[in-house]
Amino acid sequence: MMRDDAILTAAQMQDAEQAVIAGAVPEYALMERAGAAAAEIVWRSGGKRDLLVLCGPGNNGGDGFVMARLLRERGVPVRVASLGDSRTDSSLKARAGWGAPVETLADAAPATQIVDALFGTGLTRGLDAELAGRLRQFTERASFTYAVDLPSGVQTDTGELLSDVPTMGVCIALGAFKPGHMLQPAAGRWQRLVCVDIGIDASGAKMHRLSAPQLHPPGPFAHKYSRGLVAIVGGEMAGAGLLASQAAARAGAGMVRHIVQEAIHQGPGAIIAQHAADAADVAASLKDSRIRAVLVGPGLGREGGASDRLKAAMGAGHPLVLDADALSLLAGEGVDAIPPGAVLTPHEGEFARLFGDLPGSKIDRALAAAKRTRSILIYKGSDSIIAAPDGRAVLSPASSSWLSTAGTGDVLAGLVAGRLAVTGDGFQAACEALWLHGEAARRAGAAFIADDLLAELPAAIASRL
Ligand SMILES: NC(=O)C1=CN([C@@H]2O[C@H](COP(=O)(O)OP(=O)(O)OC[C@H]3O[C@@H](n4cnc5c(N)ncnc54)[C@H](O)[C@@H]3O)[C@@H](O)[C@H]2O)[C@@H](O)CC1
Ligand SMILES: [K+]
Repeated sequence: MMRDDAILTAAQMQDAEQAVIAGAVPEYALMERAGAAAAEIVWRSGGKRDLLVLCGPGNNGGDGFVMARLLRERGVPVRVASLGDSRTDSSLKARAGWGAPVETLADAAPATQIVDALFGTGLTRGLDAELAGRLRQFTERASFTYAVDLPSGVQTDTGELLSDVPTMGVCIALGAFKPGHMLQPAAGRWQRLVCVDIGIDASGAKMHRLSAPQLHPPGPFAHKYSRGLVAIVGGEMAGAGLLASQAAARAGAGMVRHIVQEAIHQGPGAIIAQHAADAADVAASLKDSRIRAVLVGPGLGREGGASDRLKAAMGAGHPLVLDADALSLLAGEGVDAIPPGAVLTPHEGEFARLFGDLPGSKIDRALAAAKRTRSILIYKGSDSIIAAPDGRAVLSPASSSWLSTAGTGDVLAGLVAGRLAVTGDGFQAACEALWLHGEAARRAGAAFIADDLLAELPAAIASRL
C-alpha cells in the first residue's frame, strides 16, 4: 500500500510529530511546512480573492497564522480573526510572524474566502453554539472555504460531529489522513479532500486509505482451473447467487459453479449450475481440490436446510467468503463457528447481530471483530472498512450512494470470491474487490441496478491492468 495513503490517529500523529522533532526539526518548523502547504492550496484555488483566516488557540490556529502571513506576502488581502489568545509556543510564534491586527470572531466581517483553522486534532469537545453558528455564517457567505487538517467540530479518530459542522470546499489533511477523514458522518463534510506532505514519516502506519489495485491479466499458459475455480453455494433465491457468480467470473475466476437448490438453469451459459438438493449434495459438490474459494450467503435463505448447507460449505476446508444470510445464520449460532481465515462481509445490521455492541470507533469495532473471529472483515457502509486480525485496516473513501440498492452486496461478495480464487490472499482480495465495486459504481453513474455493475466490471478491471 502506498505510504501517502497512510491514516494516523491523533495519538499516532503526535508520535510521528515527536519523532520528527527528535530528529532535530523544531515543532515550529513543522508548523511552517503545514502552513506553507495549506497556503499553496488556497493560492491555487482562490488566488488574490479576499481571505479571512479563523484561528483557534492551539497549533491548528498556528497553522492559520502562518498561512495568513504567507498569503499576504503573495498579495492576497488577508484578515485574521481569532478566538482569543494563542496558547502554544509554536502558535505564539506564528502569531508574532503575522504581526498585524487580529480581529475578534464576533466583529469580523465576512470574506470571499474562509480558512477554518480553529481546531484540528486537539479538539476535545464540540464548539459552543455561538462559535459553531459564527463559523457556519462565515462559511455560507464565502465562495471558497478551506478546513485546515479537519473541519472544526470533527472528532479526529471517530469521524463524529461533536457540534454543527458546515460543509467545506476543501479539507487539507496535514501530514497524513486521520480516521475522521474517512469515517461518516464527517467524511461527507467537504467537496474535496487533499493530504499535504509535511515530512512526517507514516511508513509504519497500519491503517491506509483504499487505493487502486495493480491487477494482472491471465498468464500465457493460464487455463480455467489454473485461474481459480469458485463455488457459490446458493439456496432459496437463485438471483442473488447468480449476481455473485457473474461477479466472481468477471473478477478473474477461471470457472464459477453455482450450486443451486432447484434444478433450474438460469443466467448466462458461462456460469455452471450444479444441482445440490441437500447439505450432503453440497458437501459432495465441494469435494474438488481445484476449488480456490467458496462463497456462501447470497440467496442462501435462512429456512429449511439453509443452516445445513452453510455448515457443509464451512466444513469443506476451502478458502471461504461468508455474506448475507450466512452471517445472519451465524449470528444465531455464534461466531465461534466461523472457520479462521474466512472473509466476512457484514453490513451494519449484520455486524451488530454477529458481534453485539462493541465499543469504540467503526475502525475499533472492525478490528476487534476481525481479531475475535481471526477473519478478514469487510464492514460495509458508505465508509467501508477492511480489517485483519493482525491490526491492519483499509478505509474506503465514500463511494456512490447509488450502491444502496438490492443486489450490490451480492456483487461485492462475488468479487471477493473471484479475487480470492485469483490471489489466494483474503485481505488483498477484499481490497481489490472493494475498489472494483466502487469503481464499477462510479462508472455506472446514476440510478443503476446491481446488474449494471457487472457490465461495468470489465472496464474497471481494464483500467488497473
Ligand atoms: N501533529 C503534527 O504533526 C502537527 C500539527 N499541526 C497542527 O496542530 C494541530 C493540533 O494542535 P493542538 O494539539 O494544539 O490542538 P488544536 O489546535 O486542534 O486545539 C487545541 C486547543 O483548543 C482547545 N479546545 C479543544 N476543543 C475546544 C472547543 N470545542 N472549544 C474551545 N476550545 C477547545 C484545547 O483546550 C487546546 O487549547 C493539528 O490539527 C495541526 O493543524 C501542525 O502545526 C504541524 C504538525
Ligand atoms: K480546522
